[in-house]
Amino acid sequence: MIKATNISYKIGSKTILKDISVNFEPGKINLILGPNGAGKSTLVKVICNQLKPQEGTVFYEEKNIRNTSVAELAKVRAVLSQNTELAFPLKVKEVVMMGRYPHFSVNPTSKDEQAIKEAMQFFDVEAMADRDYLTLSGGEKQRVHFARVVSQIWYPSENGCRYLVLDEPLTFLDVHYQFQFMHKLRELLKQKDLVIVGVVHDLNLAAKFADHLVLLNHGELLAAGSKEKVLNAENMKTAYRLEPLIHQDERGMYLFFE
Ligand SMILES: Nc1ncnc2c1ncn2[C@@H]1O[C@H](COP(=O)(O)OP(=O)(O)OP(=O)(O)O)[C@@H](O)[C@H]1O
Repeated sequence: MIKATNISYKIGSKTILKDISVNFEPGKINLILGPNGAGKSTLVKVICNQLKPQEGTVFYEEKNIRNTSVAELAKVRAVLSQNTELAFPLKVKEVVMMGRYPHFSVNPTSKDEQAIKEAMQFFDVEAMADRDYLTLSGGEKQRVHFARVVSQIWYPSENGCRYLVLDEPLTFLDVHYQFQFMHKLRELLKQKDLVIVGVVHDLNLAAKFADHLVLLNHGELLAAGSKEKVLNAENMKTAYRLEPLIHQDERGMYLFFE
């Protein structure tokens, strides 16, 4: 489990996150929502130990991540950041192998080779393994990065959970691959030690797939919990300044905005 308690983050006199406490449990799709500038990416960076909050603590299980080395953390925690563009003419399989860098020192082992092969199969990019990454479409590149980050935590860790943190993973994906990706996350969750946290903008995808939602607004926690609790008319109006029509039937919940 990731447990963040009383997180406050400031840049100069500007408060970016204010007293945020959230829990992200294994076995669930945990999604962070909120309007542009709400602080979602900043919270993601804090829970990944890429930014140090002025106040508050982040625990992975019982361990304060401040007391975990970068190398140790990289073995169990993979992050898909918003800006993953690479400028080098690498083969797809070389990009995916970057995910294994925390696990070997000079040359990849057969275990690393196996991990990237299986991760490429999982995200349907194995056929592109020898292609120049730079020639791929935006959506294809994104799937290669999924294979890269998931290969990083492909094998269970010796102690504790594995953590997959995804900042806007659905960018560049068409509706087919958006749904496919969310179903793949579900499949990954069969591994009970996996904690998944993602940032998304699509409220209907969140309503369909999320088990736990966190809604930020102006750096504050507006709501956290089930989709019924978070995606209600009042919260939507506060966060997005739009009045939704919320429809619920046996297939799920839908939000329409005008
Ligand atoms: N280094 C920085 N210097 C100044 N302001 C910053 C810095 N980093 C973030 N901010 C500001 O903090 C606020 C939150 O940014 P953040 O990227 O976390 O938002 P977000 O919710 O991820 O937004 P988006 O949906 O647009 O990606 C924004 O107003 C942003 O301009």
